[in-house]
Amino acid sequence: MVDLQFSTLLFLSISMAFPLILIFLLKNPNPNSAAKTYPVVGSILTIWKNKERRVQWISDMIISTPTLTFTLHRPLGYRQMFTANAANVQHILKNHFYNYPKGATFRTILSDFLGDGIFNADGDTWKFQRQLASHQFNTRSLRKFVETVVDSELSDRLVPTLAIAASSAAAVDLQDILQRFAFDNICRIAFGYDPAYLLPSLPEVEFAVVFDEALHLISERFNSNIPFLWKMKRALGVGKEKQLREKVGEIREFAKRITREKKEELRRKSSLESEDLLSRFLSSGNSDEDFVTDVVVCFILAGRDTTSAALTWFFWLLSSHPEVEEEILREMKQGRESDDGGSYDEVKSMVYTHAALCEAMRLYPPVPVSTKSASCDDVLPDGTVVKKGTRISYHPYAMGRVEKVWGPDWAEFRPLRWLDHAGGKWSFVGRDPYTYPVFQAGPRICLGKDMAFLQMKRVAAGILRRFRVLPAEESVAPVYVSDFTSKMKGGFMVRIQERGEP
Ligand code: HEM
Repeated sequence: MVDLQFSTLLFLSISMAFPLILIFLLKNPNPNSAAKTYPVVGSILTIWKNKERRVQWISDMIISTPTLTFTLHRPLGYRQMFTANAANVQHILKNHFYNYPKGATFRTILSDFLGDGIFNADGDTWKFQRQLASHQFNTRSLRKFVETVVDSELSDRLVPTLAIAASSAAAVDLQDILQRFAFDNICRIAFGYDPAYLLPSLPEVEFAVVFDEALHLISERFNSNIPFLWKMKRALGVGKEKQLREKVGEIREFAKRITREKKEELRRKSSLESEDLLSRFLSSGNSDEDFVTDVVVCFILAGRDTTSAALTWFFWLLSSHPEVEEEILREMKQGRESDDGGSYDEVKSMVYTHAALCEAMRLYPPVPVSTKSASCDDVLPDGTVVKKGTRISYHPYAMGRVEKVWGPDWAEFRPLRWLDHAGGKWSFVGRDPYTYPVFQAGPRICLGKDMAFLQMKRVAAGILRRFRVLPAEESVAPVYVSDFTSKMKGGFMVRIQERGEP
């Protein structure tokens, strides 16, 4: 009650400060250039001005600081820190891992959507899911994943869909197609369930629309300048919070249906024949329906938007770098001539393609920002003082743009920066995971990293072998948008052409 009164008072004081804000706005002709901070309202003007390009703006702010660490002052004294300093990232993700959990703020924002699922869990709940899920990502499971799920999805759905697009010469949205592909993939591998969203007819998919809208609304919570407001709307069940509740309800109902069907399947089977992740969770003794639903929703989130985002930007970058495309085609040809170990081994040997994907994700990391919360007061290696409870985000999008790290040509798409060439062969030269935390790093490093690379290389090869992918509007650069993952606003419209080669 006291808390509510206090928040109301603060809310009233910010409303009264509004005329002042306008005066400051007039005095500040270029608010994009810096995050000017004022009493009570913090940097709200600059935040508003940049709300359509939040990720890029924060990245500019970080890069303009000498230590690559930037503090954003939200209204009413809320602070959020952003860093692109590799030593800080190592400190947060590894050396002081236990001081930087997701934290209460993160969990509150995401709890109705992700519940206690792995993305939203800390401590023992996280550990339990991590351990159980990690079996799904061992070499045997990955080989099976590539040779059964990815390959059949590719040959039975993705290639036929693109072949139809090629014959009609109509523009298609590659971002949408890749998302459908990734969605079918993750459902098949994680839940042993095939939603069949990628069909040549590209049927309208209500679930995908609802999922995107829910992510957008959740992302608004994350970036809310006065969190009290969304909490109040949620309590009253009005406005965007009402919409969010309905959308989350639909998504969780979908996840529950998958869970119930799997339970039924497991009951029918005399022994545990299913090897998918969902079966593992349901057989783990922790088969509470709400919890397993949380797990399902998290894996949909992990698997649907990440690889599809990486591949969308990859194909866009390739379209203006024919020399990179040529080299990938050459590597594929060589791989097919020298390997007889099947698609898994062929994909493993695609070193140049691997580098090209890393390079695309340097510029457009599928997860551009990731946020933790300090459990105790701390000092980061660059000297930044962190107070208990502060939200602190590392920023892979900014980290891919640091000149000191990547050189003066950091803005160029240049896979060679990841490669050595000796004896006629490429070898991959990786970066440490704190300089390039695109898959996060430390104990919570992405569980699906190897699976993601296998899938992306297989898709890149499967598409490029047969088709050319040409942006429908060559002179128009895509507009970057992000609700958790790096997407192209309005999709990536392309024309598909058959290569006409065997
Ligand atoms: C290019 C593709 C991918 C990228 C760039 C990526 C990146 C990331 C990042 C940055 C995180 C940390 C998120 C956070 O906690 O804030 C993460 C976590 C995770 N990823 Fe991925 N991911 C990719 C694909 C996948 C795929 C295909 C799966 C498979 C299901 C997957 C499963 C997971 C899981 C389970 C976690 C949670 C790990 C934990 O908290 O212990 N990811 N990923």
